[in-house]
Amino acid sequence: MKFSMYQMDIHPGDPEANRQKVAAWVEAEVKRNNPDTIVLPEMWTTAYTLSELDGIADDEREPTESFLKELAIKHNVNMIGGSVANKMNGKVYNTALVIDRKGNLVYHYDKVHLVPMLDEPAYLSGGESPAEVFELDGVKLGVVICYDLRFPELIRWLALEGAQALVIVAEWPLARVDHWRTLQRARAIENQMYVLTCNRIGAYDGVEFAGTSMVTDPWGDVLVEGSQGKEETLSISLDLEKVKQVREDVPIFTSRVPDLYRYS
Ligand SMILES: NC(=O)CCC(=O)C(=O)O
Repeated sequence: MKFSMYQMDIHPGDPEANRQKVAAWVEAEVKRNNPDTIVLPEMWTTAYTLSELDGIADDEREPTESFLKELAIKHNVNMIGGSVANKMNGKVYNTALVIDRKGNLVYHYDKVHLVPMLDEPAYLSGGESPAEVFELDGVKLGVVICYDLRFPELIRWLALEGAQALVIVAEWPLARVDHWRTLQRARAIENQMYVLTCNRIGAYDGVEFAGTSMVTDPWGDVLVEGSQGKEETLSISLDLEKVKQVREDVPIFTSRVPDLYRYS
């Protein structure tokens, strides 16, 4: 499976401008690299304009869901459509959407861990369901959102359910870029799966974001890495045999002793 990740800057509080920007990029990227699956960053329609979200968030995933479905069908490409601010039953969630190349909504996930350092808990509600594995073109994948990267318990479940690759959509600040890089490698090594991340660049409200989107293989080697301050596209084909090979060479999943683990 070939992935393209759009490490983009975001027009704050202007969903229409961001949709136009993404539509133009997808058009060009499909011509350039013909990916199977496209990945966008966290909160890419609005950025962290938290006090404005009541007026500009999606309503029950619309219009973003329809927008992504149209792009998927038009370009015959799967869309891991980053995440968006999304109103449901009077609450606002940070919701990731996954659309297959036929335009079906395959999966959606509300960010479980809200990030205090960016004031999310004051404006957003946390998801009430754990992340689950889904399939695109027969590949088992998981998706989580930014701060979720710090919680190995959430991600371990995806590995146990057979995920071959984990996609993380993000607006991760430059101030903690060392954690960002290290934790991606840790999640890849401990779960023996690919970890692909799509982070924004640029700044909003005094916070500069890190870029540095990455693809780490199941051995922990970083295969590609975006720069810190520039819009970039990361393009990569995954060798899924490597997941099987690493799990055979270092068989942690058969060595586990779950009866002795205490989680809460
Ligand atoms: N958008 C986020 O969830 C940022 C997470 C973050 O800043 C951190 O974990 O550090």
